[in-house]
Amino acid sequence: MAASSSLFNTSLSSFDPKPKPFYPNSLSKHRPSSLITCTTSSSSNNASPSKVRRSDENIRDEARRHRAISNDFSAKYVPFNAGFDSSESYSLDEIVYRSRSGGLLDVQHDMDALKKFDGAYWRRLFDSRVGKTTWPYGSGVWSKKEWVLPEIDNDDIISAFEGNSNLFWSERFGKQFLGMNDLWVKHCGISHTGSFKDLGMTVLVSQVNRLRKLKRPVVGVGCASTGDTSAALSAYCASAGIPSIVFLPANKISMAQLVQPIANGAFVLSIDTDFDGCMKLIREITAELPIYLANSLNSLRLEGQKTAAIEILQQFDWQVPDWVIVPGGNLGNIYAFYKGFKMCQELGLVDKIPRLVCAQAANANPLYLHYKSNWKDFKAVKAESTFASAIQIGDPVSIDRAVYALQNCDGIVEEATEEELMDAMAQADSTGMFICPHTGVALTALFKLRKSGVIGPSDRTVVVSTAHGLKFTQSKIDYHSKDIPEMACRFANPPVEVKANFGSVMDVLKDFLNKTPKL
Ligand SMILES: Cc1ncc(COP(=O)(O)O)c(C=O)c1O
Ligand SMILES: N[C@@H](CCOP(=O)(O)O)C(=O)O
Repeated sequence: MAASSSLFNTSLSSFDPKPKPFYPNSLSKHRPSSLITCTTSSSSNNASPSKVRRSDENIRDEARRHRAISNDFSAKYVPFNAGFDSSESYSLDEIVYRSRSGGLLDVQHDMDALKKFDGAYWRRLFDSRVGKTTWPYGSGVWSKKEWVLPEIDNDDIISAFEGNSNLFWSERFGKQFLGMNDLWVKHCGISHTGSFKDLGMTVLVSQVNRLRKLKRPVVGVGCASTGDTSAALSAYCASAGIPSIVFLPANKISMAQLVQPIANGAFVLSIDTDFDGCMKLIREITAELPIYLANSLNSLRLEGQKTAAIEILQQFDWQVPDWVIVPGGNLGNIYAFYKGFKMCQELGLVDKIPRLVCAQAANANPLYLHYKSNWKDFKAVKAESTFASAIQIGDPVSIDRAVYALQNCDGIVEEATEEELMDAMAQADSTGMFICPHTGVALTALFKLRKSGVIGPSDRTVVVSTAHGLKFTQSKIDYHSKDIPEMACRFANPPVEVKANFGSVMDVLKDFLNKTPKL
């Protein structure tokens, strides 16, 4: 969709040694040994009683000194949404992406072990880890390690201390454009590689790091991508020293996204097809070669992504919002949010879950069509070009996960035309944000649900912003240049060209001030 513009004709991270979790007296005797790493040293784990990092240590070394001697929690792969009679399961140390019947997998935690501790315990533990640099709990993902990958050794974790992203009160946008007083934006795009994909990728690449130490046959890690998964994969692999291979649809991702895996040393294939074509190819290739699949078909990814939901509850001091709106493409994230909220309910941190809205671009809307047909036979579509290029996906791998999530939270699916999503992005930006087009899709869903009265003026609503706007500047340039065929670009704000003399500058400024609302 990129168009050049005459208006924009320029070339184009004293060390606090350990968090101090609160252990209620009644629970302290049940303190799980897996948590020893995050408490003060104890004679039971042979750790040094020293509270400070030694001068010859880095934070990994320090964490190693406090390593747990055993682990009470565990997780395994099971077929997604399997009945209670299913006994099929796989160790997370196996390389498996699909169930025996060809269906999706899910990471299933030992909930009975987690339930030995009440909601208050978990809330306090998670809260105690925020804002620290202790390895690996300084990460918003690994601060929830017991619920993510409980058995991985801290030493195998590859992390950029991702997560802990800003939850921003969108005061002016909510008031001015939506008549809302409790609208929030969860800025998942303010992250290491500029999208929410970092949350899942730290988990996947950490597990790959462990698999390689266990001598499992993993020579490299590969993905198909619309630009964000590839950026996250290449960065985490580069950090771990693991080869990464990315399949990109030629000319369908932004320049900023393309340069990310290139800079991080990934093996980049630009393929003359769309994302769905790339996805098909990477699945075939990973079945043949010792390349580990990093797309969200791999349920490990969703374990990291679900922490964004837990984080939202944490940021609201464990109060549950009414609505959470998420832009959807390959549809792993909508399920990840559901799973995060649901675990918090099941483990007693909160007593309910929010209603979820999945927002799609009208040009790539298979889930929306499925929803509108009352969930009758799903049909993949040919995804057309959209400014929300990262969700230009017609055959989402996680369709079953998305349907399950939405059906179990009284969820809704909405869609956004190109004009609607671009207008919504421009309106949000005009109130001080700088969002990506996918967030524009989510905001369009909000506009529609406010208009229809489904979402009320005082409903606490969270819009998930999935990528940083700086990855998608060309779409903003096109819009503000009014350079998009058949789009009015109603909120365009092009620069004014003016001669370099006092009179000319005064003229344009007087004109501007005359049109500016007086105080
Ligand atoms: C920026 C952005 N937003 C939203 C999505 C949609 O996430 P999902 O594929 O998990 O539905 C993606 C990737 O697909 C993305 O890169
Ligand atoms: N938007 C994604 C598409 C692939 O999604 P994934 O979550 O299955 O990896 C991207 O950036 O590639």
